[in-house]
Amino acid sequence: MTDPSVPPVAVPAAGDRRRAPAPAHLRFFHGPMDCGKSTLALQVDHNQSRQGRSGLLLTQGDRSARPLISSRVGLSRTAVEVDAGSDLLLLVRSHWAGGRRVDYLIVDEAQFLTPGQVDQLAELVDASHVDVYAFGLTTDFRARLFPGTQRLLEVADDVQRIQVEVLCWCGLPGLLNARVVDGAMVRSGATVVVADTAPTPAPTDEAGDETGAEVHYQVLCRRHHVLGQLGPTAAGPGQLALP
Ligand SMILES: Nc1ncnc2c1ncn2[C@@H]1O[C@H](COP(=O)(O)OP(=O)(O)O)[C@@H](O)[C@H]1O
Ligand SMILES: Cc1cn([C@H]2C[C@H](O)[C@@H](COP(=O)(O)O)O2)c(=O)[nH]c1=O
Repeated sequence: MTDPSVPPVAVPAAGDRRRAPAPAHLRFFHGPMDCGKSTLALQVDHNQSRQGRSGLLLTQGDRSARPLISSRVGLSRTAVEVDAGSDLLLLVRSHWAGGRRVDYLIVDEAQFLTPGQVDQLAELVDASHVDVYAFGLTTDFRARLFPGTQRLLEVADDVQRIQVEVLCWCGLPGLLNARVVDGAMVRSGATVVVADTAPTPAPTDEAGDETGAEVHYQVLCRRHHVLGQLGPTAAGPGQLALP
């Protein structure tokens, strides 16, 4: 019977003179919304799989509301939807138990991982030589690190800020995400609210009456995030008392 704790490609025992597997890495790519994280995730997957490697794609709360990694460039791929309760070691081992190779993991929306799940990714790298490529937001709408991001910054072998600049309305590079609720920037609320950068119609009931607020995000430079200014004419809550 297959032991699910052992990857199907055996790791040479100590003293075995055959070439040891190349060391695996935990790589973390981060940035604000709309900087191309999901696009890069799909490009990495494409390049890895083209070399005959077998990957597993994970996501959590993709904007599409489907188990997908979807990029605004138009690409998308089916992924396994995980949540805070998912055991990532078990998930990969169940693939091995089913005879499927997992040479690498692509993890999108990695900011939503718990610190414990990030440690599981590190264990897969170190103990099982699985390469992990994680992609996520640097900071939340309050400009604070997400817990998953913080843990990735702490333990990843390689950390890269994505170089594609997202521009604030003023033309400066934008690194911070503002949450906009019914047209106004907010600074309190749940950490996780899945939404896009493009404004969408507010949710309505069958009669067409609004049942909730319209929520989207806007990338701003630090100055305009601090001031709460969403544009040259939109007032934003610039008058809000800052914490
Ligand atoms: N029509 C387009 N043509 C070229 N690039 C586009 C187009 N639409 C979106 N993009 C690029 O896609 C980026 C967003 O990519 P995406 O992977 O969805 O970002 P993220 O996952 O970081 O939110 C934008 O910053 C822009 O560079
Ligand atoms: C800033 C911030 C974002 N989110 C959500 C909004 C989106 O659903 C995702 C990020 O998607 P992207 O691929 O990077 O565009 O995260 C959130 O839940 N909380 C926040 O503070």
